[in-house]
Formats: sequence, structure tokens, C-alpha cells
Amino acid sequence: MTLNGLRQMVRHLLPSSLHHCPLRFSTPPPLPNKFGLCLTRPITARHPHPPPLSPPAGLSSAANMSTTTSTTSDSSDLGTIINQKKALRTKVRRALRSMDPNLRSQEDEAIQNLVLQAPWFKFCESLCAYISCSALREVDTSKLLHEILDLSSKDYPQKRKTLYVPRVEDKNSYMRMLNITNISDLIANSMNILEPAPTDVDGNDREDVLLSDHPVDLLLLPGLAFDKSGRRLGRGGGYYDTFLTRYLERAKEKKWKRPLLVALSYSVQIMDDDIVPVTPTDVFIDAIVSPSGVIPTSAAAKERFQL
Ligand SMILES: Nc1nc2c(c(=O)[nH]1)N(C=O)[C@@H](CNc1ccc(C(=O)N[C@@H](CCC(=O)O)C(=O)O)cc1)CN2
Ligand SMILES: Nc1ncnc2c1ncn2[C@@H]1O[C@H](COP(=O)(O)OP(=O)(O)OP(=O)(O)O)[C@@H](O)[C@H]1O
Repeated sequence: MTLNGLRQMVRHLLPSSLHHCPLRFSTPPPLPNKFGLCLTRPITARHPHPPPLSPPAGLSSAANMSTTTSTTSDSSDLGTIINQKKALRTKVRRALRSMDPNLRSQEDEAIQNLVLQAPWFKFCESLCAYISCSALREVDTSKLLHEILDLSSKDYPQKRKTLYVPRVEDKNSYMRMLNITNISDLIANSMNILEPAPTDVDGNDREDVLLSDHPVDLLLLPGLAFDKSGRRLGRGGGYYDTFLTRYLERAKEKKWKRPLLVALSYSVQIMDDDIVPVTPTDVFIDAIVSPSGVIPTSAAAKERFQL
């Protein structure tokens, strides 16, 4: 069968709401996911990389953002810390791969239910969230996203939340958070992570959270390892730390309330104190949602959660 024939066949099998999505999946074959979407598309860098960030002031960017500070590090020990990060990523990836699938499903359910019941989620009006990728063994967000997007459709206009999700623009740690209103706004990138196209079906640019005149209240973050002091280890791309630094700088300039930075974490991803290495650009989080509960990790979150 020709590639066009295959495209026609898959288009036929998809719900009509997805027919506008480009279908390019000669490599690799698409995998179904919990979002009900399975398209692959190469990343295109349509937007130039933004100007460099202002240099971190001595300590971590977190130090400038009124939350926990990271450990000071000079260039001599920076290399050591980078190697420690790599080693911990390898260890956690291995632990995630060997996690029992039933336990994973239970934890996915528990974590998402905790988020759905939390006042800081229920009452938030605008948020950024990641689109989970099961191949990366990330905590599932499909239930949360369906809940947010279903509510924002027709039945509950008064409860509408504005949702922004990540889109990788280039490999130099440049990621934007773009507004979506429907799951079918998502298509898979070359890493097989679902993300929005830069424009909607009508050809209008999607709103970029960094250009919005309104703040977000909450960011739901992925990552590989976390601790109770708010340290977060990502996948090593620097996408989130760069984005968070930029967003927090903007919020400060605009005198907006600092949003809550909340990571979703399986039990095996929560580390003892002093295990998660930090470098000066790491942004500390406010809370971790684990299957056994919400763990506030910053003074602001402890106060807010009244614990
Ligand atoms: N769901 C989700 N979306 C996201 C992120 C994320 O972590 N999760 N990102 C957060 O940055 C950005 C994409 N960054 C990514 C960075 C690394 C890998 C990845 O596949 N890493 C492999 C190792 C690859 C290698 O070392 O060569 C892995 O972690 O197993 C994927 C996405 C934006 N979107
Ligand atoms: N705010 C930032 N400004 C400039 N570069 C940054 C920033 N944050 C991270 N980087 C760079 O990105 C690279 C990866 O950083 P790091 O290992 O901390 O990423 P990570 O926390 O694993 O990933 P992510 O932030 O995407 O979750 C490093 O070279 C780091 O210097």
C-alpha cells in the first residue's frame, strides 16, 4: 500500500474532529495513547529563539523568586553535579521501567484524584500542564486534561479554566506554553509527545502564556526526581527551568501573584534529602503530588495549605 493510501485509511478510522491534523508517520509508527490521539509530526522551529535570559544572580534562579535556594556551586564542582544529575536520571529511569504496571495505574489514578480534589486546582482559573507521555513513564495527566477541557466546553462556562501546554520550538531548551481548548488541538512531535501546532484550525496564532496579559495560578510539572525541599530533576533538556525562570521574571515585573509550581510524582521518584543535585539555574517547586498525598515543599505552599 502507498503512504497516501495508508494516510487515507487512518484518516477514515479517526474521528472527524482530527481530520485537520497533518498525518506524517512513515517513521516511527504511531502509538495509541490515553489522549485518544496517535499522530506523529516533525518539530518545526517557526519562532526564533528568544533573547538570552538575564544571568542567574549568584545562586539559583529560585533564589530570586522568593522560594527555597539551591546550593551554591562554582565551576569546579559544576561538572561533578552535572554527572550526579546524569547518574540519578539513569537510576530513576530504571526504577520507573521496572514499576509494576498495575501499581503505576493505581498511582496515576490516586495522583490525579488528589489534584482534582485540591482547592488550589479546583479554584485555579488558568494553568499550564504537561501532556503525559507513557513511553517516558510520566505520571498520567489525561484525566486532568479531559476534566479541564470538558468543563471548558459547553456545560460549565462559569468554571472554564484557561489551559496552556508545552510546545518544543527548538533543541536549545526553548519551549513555549500555548493555549488549547480541545484535546484534538494536539499532534505528536518527533519525540512522540503530543503538543499543539502553533496555529489553530482557523490559522490564528495560539496564545503564548508568556505574551498573555493574564497570569496563571498553577503549573503542573513533570520531572524525574523530587525531594521535600522542592528540588526537581528534569530530563536534562533545561526546557522547564528556562521557561519557569522566564515566566517567574515576567510575573514579578507585572506584580502578579507567584503561581504554584506543583510536580506530579510516582512514589519511586521522591528522594531523601540531599539526593537531588541542583545547579544554579534550577527552579525549586512548591509542592509534590504523590500517591500518598500532597507534599508542600516551599514556605509559601506550607502556609497556603495550612499545614
Ligand atoms: N510530557 C512532557 N512534555 C514535555 C516535556 C516533558 O518532560 N514531558 N519536556 C520537558 O523538558 C519538554 C520536552 N523535552 C524532552 C526532553 C527529553 C525527552 C526524552 O525523551 N528523554 C529521554 C532521554 C533521551 C536521551 O537522553 O537521549 C528520557 O528521558 O528517557 C523528551 C522530551 C516539553 N514537553
Ligand atoms: N534558566 C536557564 N537559563 C539558561 N539555561 C538553563 C536554564 N535552566 C537550565 N538551563 C540549561 O539547561 C541545561 C539542562 O539543565 P538541567 O540539567 O538543570 O535540566 P533539567 O532540570 O533536567 O530539565 P528541565 O528543566 O527541562 O526539566 C543546562 O545546560 C542548563 O545550564
